[in-house]
Amino acid sequence: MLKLQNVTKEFRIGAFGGKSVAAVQGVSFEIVPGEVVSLIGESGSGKSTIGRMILGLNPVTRGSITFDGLPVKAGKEYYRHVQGIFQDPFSSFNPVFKADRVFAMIKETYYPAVPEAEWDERVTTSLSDVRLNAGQVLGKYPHQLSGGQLQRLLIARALLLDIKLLVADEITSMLDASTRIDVLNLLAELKVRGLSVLYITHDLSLGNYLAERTVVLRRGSVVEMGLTEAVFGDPLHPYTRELLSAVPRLHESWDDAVPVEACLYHERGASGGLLEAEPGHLVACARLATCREEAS
Ligand SMILES: Nc1ncnc2c1ncn2[C@@H]1O[C@H](COP(=O)(O)OP(=O)(O)OP(=O)(O)O)[C@@H](O)[C@H]1O
Repeated sequence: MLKLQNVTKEFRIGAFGGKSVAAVQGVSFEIVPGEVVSLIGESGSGKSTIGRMILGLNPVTRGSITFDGLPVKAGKEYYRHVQGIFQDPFSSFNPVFKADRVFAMIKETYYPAVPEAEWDERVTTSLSDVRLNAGQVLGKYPHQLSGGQLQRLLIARALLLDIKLLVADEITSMLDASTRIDVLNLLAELKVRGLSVLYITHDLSLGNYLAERTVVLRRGSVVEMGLTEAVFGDPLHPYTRELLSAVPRLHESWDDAVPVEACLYHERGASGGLLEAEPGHLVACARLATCREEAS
């Protein structure tokens, strides 16, 4: 369904755009229907940039992203099937308008011929699908609703479309613990209904909770990916191991705390690609066999 092939994104920076920074380098992975894939990595590793490219909000510099075999093309038809939800739900709402205006906009764009009564019924159903009571949320301004309610409104809006893929970028990081679990459980329910989700997070426990497959990103490149149970149960790359064992260390910067270069594993970088350590479990290591031998 969604396929990224050797995707690189460079941003022009500097006063006159004379320099460039590679935010994403040679990233390839797929999402099949009904699958939740979590994309994890520390801040600045390129997660959101990947999400934005999938949503057609940033063009790809090199490589390709296809959805159902066609290149991503931002526009009405694409967004009928692919929607994004972001960290700060308030940013998706215009504070001047009532929050449920997002539903009216979907109707105007996609379903102008649907009679009002039928549309209201559809909205009520999609709200109850995300466990919101229409009476409690309709007619309210964004500031009158909680972050969790707004995130659910956005998921309900996506459900009104013929959505196949949801790009969820840190959607629970601004929510309190109990609301976070509610939203995660909601995503798990949607998965059962056949929706695919790219779940972008820096919180490994949340990724582990939800995803069948995990992609670990470091400095714009994939260092490891595979079934979540394989990546979490038998992490092969030292960066993944560090992420899994990471605990806050006061007075220590992240770079000091992650002795990746010191490890026997060798990163292959964007050009080298990934090695298949076992079926479906890939790792960026040029000396995997030797390292495993030495470790045993
Ligand atoms: N528009 C832009 N112009 C220049 N550099 C950018 C732009 N957008 C992102 N970057 C850079 O690309 C890199 C990856 O950023 P990105 O936001 O994708 O990381 P992230 O993993 O999502 O981080 P976070 O978890 O903090 O959101 C960072 O170094 C960032 O500064």
